[in-house]
Amino acid sequence: MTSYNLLLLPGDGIGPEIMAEAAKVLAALSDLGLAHFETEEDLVGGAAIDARGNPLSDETIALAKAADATLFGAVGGPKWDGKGPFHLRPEIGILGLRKALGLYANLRPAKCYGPLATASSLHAELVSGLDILVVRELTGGVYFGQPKEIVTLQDGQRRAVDTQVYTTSEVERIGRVAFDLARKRKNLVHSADKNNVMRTGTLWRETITDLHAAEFADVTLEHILADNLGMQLVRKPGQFDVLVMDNLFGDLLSDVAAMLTGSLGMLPSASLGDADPVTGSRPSLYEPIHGSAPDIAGQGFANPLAMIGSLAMSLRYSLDEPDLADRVEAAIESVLEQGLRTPDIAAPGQNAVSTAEMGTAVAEALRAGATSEAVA
Ligand SMILES: NC(=O)c1ccc[n+]([C@@H]2O[C@H](COP(=O)([O-])OP(=O)(O)OC[C@H]3O[C@@H](n4cnc5c(N)ncnc54)[C@H](O)[C@@H]3O)[C@@H](O)[C@H]2O)c1
Ligand SMILES: CC(C)[C@H](C(=O)O)[C@@H](O)C(=O)O
Ligand SMILES: [Mg+2]
Repeated sequence: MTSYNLLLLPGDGIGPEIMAEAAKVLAALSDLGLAHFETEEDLVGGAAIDARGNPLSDETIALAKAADATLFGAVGGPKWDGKGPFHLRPEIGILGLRKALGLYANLRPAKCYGPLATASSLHAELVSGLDILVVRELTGGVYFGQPKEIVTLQDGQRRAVDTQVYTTSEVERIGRVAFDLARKRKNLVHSADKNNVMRTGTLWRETITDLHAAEFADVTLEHILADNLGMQLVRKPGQFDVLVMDNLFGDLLSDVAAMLTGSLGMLPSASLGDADPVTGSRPSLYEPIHGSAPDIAGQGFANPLAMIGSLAMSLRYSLDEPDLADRVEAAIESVLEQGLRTPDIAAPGQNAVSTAEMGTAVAEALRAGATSEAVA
């Protein structure tokens, strides 16, 4: 049985609540003898600020680099808002990890599980069977461009600057990820930008066009303005398959895509860097796309399925265990088919289950799946 080292970074708010449910799924996989997981846990974000005065320590980065995969909950919350310097906000916990590990490719699959077609805020027929993939550039753009500052002008006004920067190589490498993935799906990529107003948009579109012509002419490429994409995602999401875009557009539009699946609490993600040419190992981090949900934290009814889905992605993309990833995803589907719903995906008036009940049910569905296989 293969043994894996996982780093768990629960973070803040609902982060520890949903991570506890992912841990139940890991325990079930171990109990079934399908793989063995050694886990180490560390603080990040607000929890690390409280304990160490720093949202992301060098030791945490080193642990993440050494792990076979890192599972991340969520960081941030009102407790730390407006306190301390900007470069020590809880969110630096995740932004710093992405940068330090070189995780430039963020895969955010928006899949509407059959039983949840009626949970979306869109009509069921628009989202039924939906399976789209947002490929978000994650280590460039306005998130990291310099200068990034607020200065006081001579007339006493304050002036804030964020800088959107992209180089051709940054755009090429994320484009390559999107085209490669499209070849394993429907051979269709929509690339979103604002080439009508932004110089980075011009560069983005030209670079994707050139890359497509040079290496991926077999894949259908469509360019779309990012604002129109937002509208089209809620008008007719089924027209899309792989979507590629910059860091900020990817942040905004993946939250939109999440609602097509029923809830922000359903959308997992994988953040990947390039494989080391010698060892073949690839830096990675797996996290739900949602945040620490301070409005429901501590109440025990957050949806853990995006976190558990992120664990499934780690099995597929980092641990080379696609069969185990399939089993975890099948267990998620099975509990939804059984009718279990946390409040965010429950129909009005429907009895909802807690975070812990949902996690336990997924772990049990995994065990039941393995048992029925053994009997067959
Ligand atoms: N990767 C991350 O760590 C991450 C991502 C996004 C936001 N944040 C941080 O989280 C904090 C709160 O941000 P926000 O409120 O804008 O976004 P959020 O994603 O935390 O919450 C938005 C809404 O979705 C709901 N929601 C989110 N996840 C849910 C889940 N699993 N189950 C049920 N409902 C869920 C919340 O209750 C809330 O109503 C901020 O400090 C923000 O910076 C962190
Ligand atoms: C917490 C924040 C830094 C993060 C982002 O903006 O990338 C979050 O919104 C996300 O989608 O992962
Ligand atoms: Mg976001």
